[in-house]
Amino acid sequence: MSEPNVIAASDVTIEYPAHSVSASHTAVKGFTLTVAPGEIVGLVGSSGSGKSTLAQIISGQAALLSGREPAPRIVGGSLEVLGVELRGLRRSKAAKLALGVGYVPQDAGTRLTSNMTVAELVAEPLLLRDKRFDRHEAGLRAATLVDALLLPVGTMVKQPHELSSGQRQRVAVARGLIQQPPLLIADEPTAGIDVSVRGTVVDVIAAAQRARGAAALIVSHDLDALRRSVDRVAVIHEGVVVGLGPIDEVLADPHHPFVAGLAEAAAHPDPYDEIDPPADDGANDERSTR
Ligand SMILES: Nc1ncnc2c1ncn2[C@@H]1O[C@H](COP(=O)(O)OP(=O)(O)OP(=O)(O)O)[C@@H](O)[C@H]1O
Repeated sequence: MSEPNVIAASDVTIEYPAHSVSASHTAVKGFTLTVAPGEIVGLVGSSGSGKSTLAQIISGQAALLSGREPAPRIVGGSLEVLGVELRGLRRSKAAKLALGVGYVPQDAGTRLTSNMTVAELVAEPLLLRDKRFDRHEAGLRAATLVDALLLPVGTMVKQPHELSSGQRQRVAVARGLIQQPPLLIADEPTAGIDVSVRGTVVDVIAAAQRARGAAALIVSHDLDALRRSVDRVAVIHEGVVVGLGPIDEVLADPHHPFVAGLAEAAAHPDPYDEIDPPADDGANDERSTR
């Protein structure tokens, strides 16, 4: 018998509730997606299309926030993550779910604790979950990830303020991966990272998860960064799913003008049409080993 899907979303609608002067706002409409164990899926769309909202909902983080600040909530359809129905999920159950789902939030690199070294920051999630976790093993895992993400060896003893923004973002990705979660949700993990390293970052996430039969949902507006590593993409536009399947199939047969635009851009890449400003990522820093 095949293992159950780690994500089973059926016709999910998500809204932000009304608060102070703002009316309620539907951020995602009719989102349907299944992700199998070991599958790597990209979630693509333009700014404001609903990607981060979905990442917050699927990771269980929105349910953890509910009641504290205007958090998005599921108002239609059903969404099971690791076998737990998230529609109407209570905060206590969300906390349990969050233990099984790794989450790298948008701009995670900017949220690193400033007075810790990279070695401490990357190992921290393991030690927070289990105070008795072997520190030597945690250190080894941290160093392996830092190396795989092409950060210079000397990075381990540095603090966030000594790193470029792209390097900090890679440290945040390493923090997400070190817990070896059955499902990792990474929201724009390549943001601020030099274009020459973005594909590698997605490769590392995909390889680490696949090697353990674990899954990942990687949010990105950068189809190129996803191309090598994901099994399928879900394309959303203004809150609606407008393309779903293997990248090449979605682009070859676009059913929506937004997907047709993506296909056109993929077929005729303009080398001067960089969406993101160039990142000072230290991507080409000399590495002291290898
Ligand atoms: N706290 C909030 N309250 C109300 N509406 C919100 C809130 N946060 C986001 N939205 C709206 O929900 C929609 C989806 O936003 P979301 O941030 O999920 O998009 P996104 O695709 O992740 O965009 P980006 O790529 O810019 O991060 C947008 O219309 C946005 O304005």
